[in-house]
This record gives sequence, C-alpha cells and structure tokens, in this order.
Amino acid sequence: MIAIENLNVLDSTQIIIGEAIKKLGYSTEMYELLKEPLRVLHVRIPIQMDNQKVRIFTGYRAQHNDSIGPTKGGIRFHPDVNEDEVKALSIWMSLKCGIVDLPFGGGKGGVICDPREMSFGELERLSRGYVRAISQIVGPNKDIPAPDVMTNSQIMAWMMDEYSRIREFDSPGFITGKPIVLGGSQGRETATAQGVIIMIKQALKIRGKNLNEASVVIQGFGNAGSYLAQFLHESGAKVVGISDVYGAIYDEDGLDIPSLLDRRDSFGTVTKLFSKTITNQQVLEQKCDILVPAAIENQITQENAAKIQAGIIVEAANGPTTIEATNILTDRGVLIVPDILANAGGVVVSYFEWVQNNQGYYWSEAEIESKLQDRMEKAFDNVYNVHETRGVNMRLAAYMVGVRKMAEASHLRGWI
Ligand SMILES: NC(=O)C1=CN([C@@H]2O[C@H](COP(=O)(O)OP(=O)(O)OC[C@H]3O[C@@H](n4cnc5c(N)ncnc54)[C@H](O)[C@@H]3O)[C@@H](O)[C@H]2O)C=CC1
Ligand SMILES: O=C(O)CCC(=O)C(=O)O
Repeated sequence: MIAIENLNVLDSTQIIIGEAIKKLGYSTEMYELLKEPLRVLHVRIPIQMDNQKVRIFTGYRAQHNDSIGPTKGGIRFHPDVNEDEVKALSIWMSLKCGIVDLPFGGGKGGVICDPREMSFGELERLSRGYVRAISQIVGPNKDIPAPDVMTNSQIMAWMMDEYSRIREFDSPGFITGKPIVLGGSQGRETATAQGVIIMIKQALKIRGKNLNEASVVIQGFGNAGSYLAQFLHESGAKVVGISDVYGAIYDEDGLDIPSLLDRRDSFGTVTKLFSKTITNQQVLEQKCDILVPAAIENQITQENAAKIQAGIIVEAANGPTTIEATNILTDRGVLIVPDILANAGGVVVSYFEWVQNNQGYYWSEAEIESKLQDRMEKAFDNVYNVHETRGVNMRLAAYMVGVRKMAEASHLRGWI
C-alpha cells in the first residue's frame, strides 16, 4: 500500500533544503539555521466591515534570512493562508533570490481572508490594517513586500500610502508591484509570466522543440496564468487548457485566448461562463506538450503524477508539485522547471522597481525586458548545469544554486 503523502509544504521544503545543504558540504548547524525563518510575526487585525460589525483577521509576515540584504516577497490574501505555508513561501523567496542573484533574502506575508467576498472599502481597510500591524518589521531597507495571490497593484498602492503616512515621508521603495504613477516599474505586472515564457523557451530548446509547435495547459488564470496565456498565444503556441478555482476548459484544437482574457474577472475567474467544464485535476492530465501550474500548492501529487501527459512542466505557481510527484515525473523523463526558478521573473522586476525607486530614475519597458531575460537565462543555465553535472533532479539543483550564497553570507557574518 502506498503511504499517504505529507502535504505540509514546510516539511517538504525542509527535506529538500537538508539535501541541498548536505550535497554542498555545509554543516548541520547551517541546516538548523536555514530550515525556518529567522522571524515570523503573527498579527490580529480588527477591521470594521460594511455592516458596522468588527471582524478580526489573522495575518503573518515571515522573514527567512537577511544575511544578504533586506528580505523580499509577496503578500497573499487567501482563505487557506496558514503559518507553515507563509514560512515555506518565505524560504522559497530566499532560494529564488539566490537563483537570480538578487541582493535580498526571502520574506512572505499572508492574511486569512477571501477578497472575493469583500467590498472595495473592506479590502482597503484590511490592506492598511495589515501594514499598521507589521510596520515595525518592514521597510525599504528591512523587508519589502509585493503582490501574490489575490493581491494586486491597487492593494500595493494602499499599503504604500499607509506606510508613507506612518513614516511621514513618501516611501515608494517600501513595496513593489505598485501602479506605474506611484513608482511602479514598467513590466512588473507581466513579469512573472514573462519569466515563465523565457523558461518555457529554454526547456523547449533542450528538448529540441519550437514554441509555435507546442500545446500548453495552464492551471490558474490570474496574474501569472492569464498573461502567460496571452504571451503564448501571441507567440504562436496553442493554449489548449486553462482553469480557475471553479473549474477548467480544454480544447485540443486550441482555446480562444483573446476572448477568455476579455471575459475574465479581476480574480482570474472565467470558467463559470461555460456550461461544459472539467475539473481542475482533470485539466492537469489532458494531452499537451507543456503543463504550467499557475494557481496554488500541492496540485501534482503521487495520486496524479503518473497520469500527467506533458513532457515539460514549468511551475509558475509556488509549490505546485510534491516531492513524491517530482520523483515520479523525473523517473518518467519529464523535464521540470521548478517554481523557485520558473516564477522568479516577478521578484526580478520587483528588484528593478526597488532600484528605480531608490535612484529616482526609471527605465523603459525594453530595458526591463532585456535585463529580465539576461537574468532568467543565466539562472536557467546555472540550475540545468548543476542538474547535469551533479546528477540531481532539477528541483534539488535549484535548491543547491539558491541556498549557496545565503549560506556563504551567513557564514561570513559569523552566524555559523
Ligand atoms: N503574482 C506574482 O507576481 C507571482 C505569483 N506567483 C505564484 O503564482 C501563483 C498564482 O499567483 P497569481 O497569478 O498572482 O494569483 P491570482 O490571485 O492572480 O490568480 C490565482 C489563480 O488561481 C486560481 N485558483 C485559486 N485557488 C485555486 C484552487 N484551489 N484550485 C485551482 N485554481 C485556483 C484562481 O481562480 C486564479 O485563476 C501562486 O502560486 C503565486 O504564489 C509566483 C511568483 C510571482
Ligand atoms: O515580487 C516580489 O517581491 C515577490 C513575488 C512573490 O511573492 C513570489 O515570487 O512568490
């Protein structure tokens, strides 16, 4: 009988970090340092709802390791947010920043809530309340938040305004993913998807295939998934399946992406408009060349890994594939571009946004795109090279590349 899989993402992250640290020859003390964030703040945020009742929301901000520089990472508004998830997400941010060589450690935040059931006013009060609650541990040189699941540039704008009021000076560098007029960067809105498409092209090159011959299934149609669908469609690839939290649609002849993009709502939902849908699990198992999970964690598990038909998986989402599934897929010869490499385009352009805020001088979209492409291609080559030369799977290779600089910096600071 197959053992039931442990779906706790902090546990699985710690297992892989442990393996990476061992392979690189670091001590067990280094593992003890890096297996958990240095700091986790648990906050309770009282918010007056539109019905005049007060509701207390729970939130977190985790800061994994600041040996290289300030911590950096998004804020998630989602009903399933929990402390272990936020901790794991902060560790992934550290690894991601290591892979694309940014002067940051990892941070991540989350609030347990469902923005789909909240008014604009309630969301604004919650966003401001969260910033007040975490204001002592964040800042442009301490910990710099950004968008993640169900947060967006409007929420970043409210948060930046609240932080600037608390500090009594304009602080655009406190947060990234802002609207352009408030110091946002060209290309941040689309950066995660841009990075993913660069990774898809690298993976196809290894497999000797062209993008315009490829069929793609994307799970999730929000910021990452929908822009990716648009870019793939514009590049001549065939997007055959997409999904949102309510279900999925699939057509092996290709979906009408422009029409789906027109009809999606601000939470990345569109499938409710269709009478014939399949489930989110079914869409993963449909025929395609490339599968892009772009929604949430634990979507590809030991239950469905053997049924995946794609030959390449590029993880736009954080943590979509379990350790067991990674092993099954790797044994089957599926090329996995792991999350901490594949979706790093978002934090790369966030870094560019922070640099532009600090210098007060802004770059063009073409400059951002070319800088992003350079970093992502280099990162892919580094990870692929470790995968080949050390004979480890792509996920472990990415962890090894991601953890190295942070371990070195922690050592040189005299922490270990
Ligand atoms: N937005 C960004 O810049 C970055 C996002 N990511 C990751 O990409 C993934 C998606 O993030 P965004 O596109 O920003 O979020 P989003 O909130 O814009 O979109 C999320 C999408 O996933 C779907 N979804 C939500 N819960 C689901 C569930 N239980 N089952 C199936 N589908 C579900 C939603 O309907 C929506 O289509 C997340 O894992 C996030 O951490 C990673 C790097 C950067
Ligand atoms: O843009 C950023 O700083 C971080 C984005 C993020 O949360 C992620 O990469 O998971």
